[in-house]
Amino acid sequence: MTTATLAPHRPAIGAIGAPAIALTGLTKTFGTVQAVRGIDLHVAQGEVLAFLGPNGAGKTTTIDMVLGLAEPTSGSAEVFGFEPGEAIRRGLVSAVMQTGGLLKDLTVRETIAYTASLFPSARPVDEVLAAAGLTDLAGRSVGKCSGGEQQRLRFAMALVSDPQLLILDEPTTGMDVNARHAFWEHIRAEAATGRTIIFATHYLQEADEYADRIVLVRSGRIVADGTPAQLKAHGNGRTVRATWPGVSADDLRDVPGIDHADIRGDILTASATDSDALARHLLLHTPAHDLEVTARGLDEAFIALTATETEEN
Ligand SMILES: Nc1ncnc2c1ncn2[C@@H]1O[C@H](COP(=O)(O)OP(=O)(O)OP(=O)(O)O)[C@@H](O)[C@H]1O
Repeated sequence: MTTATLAPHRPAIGAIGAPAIALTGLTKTFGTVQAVRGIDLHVAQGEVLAFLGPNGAGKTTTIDMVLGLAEPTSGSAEVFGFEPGEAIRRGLVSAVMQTGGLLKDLTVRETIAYTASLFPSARPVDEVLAAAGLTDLAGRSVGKCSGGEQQRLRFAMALVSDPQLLILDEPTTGMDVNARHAFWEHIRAEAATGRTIIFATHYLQEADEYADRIVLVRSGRIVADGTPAQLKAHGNGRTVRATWPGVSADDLRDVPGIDHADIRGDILTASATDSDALARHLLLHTPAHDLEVTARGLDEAFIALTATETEEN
């Protein structure tokens, strides 16, 4: 899917040619924790972008700065050429966060109607309910909705203002496979109208299936940025797993062919393009034993790109 086919009838907005999001040298420090360490990122209008990374990578902190909920320590965040607070005041951005924001005694319909009353040109309530797959649940009180249904309600609330940019922070956390699939069908329909969509996720599969572009973050930095196919190319090769009593990063310095390595106790997990050379070396020249060699897939690409051995903490 290309940006051009995604944005058939949404005129560009904001400053002429402004990207939906422009992050420049963005950093955020909490005390001694450097949550975001210098992110430069341009997201074009109409793109569907997955922000992917392990726990604590800095996804939520970055999103908070895009939404104006947190001030950068240094660098800048612009949304359609405006500072984030201004973009939100103009109704250009909505977010679906993981928790909060719901009144349990209201019904689903009342929640959407109330949200709509806050905006001068809100989408019709019934249209929004349908867009989030909530028509049949309209009369149910929010407190009786399941976690997945409440998440769909947050999604519906975000659609009320007809935002140009929709940001979803781990939107399907806690949903089962069917609920997740149904939820993505609704998001996909919104993307097809040309909305720019950014979602944070832990699930590479989800990013692969629904994003045009994946930005992979680790320890507050972007470590990969490309189409799902480009990212998956990092999964080429094999993973060699071995038991090596007392192995440390120093022991790996002279081992040939390791692209990335992870050490947990006595278990070494290494990705290698030439796994035969690596396996031969491990068996002949080190105490490693119990070798397993497996082909790498999507998850391994993720692990390889977010491996900790090159961490500069
Ligand atoms: N308010 C805060 N005060 C102190 N440290 C914080 C604060 N918010 C985030 N952090 C730290 O900053 C780092 C990045 O956190 P962040 O929530 O942005 O990561 P994430 O990629 O969204 O993680 P997850 O996938 O687990 O939600 C973590 O080490 C976290 O503990």
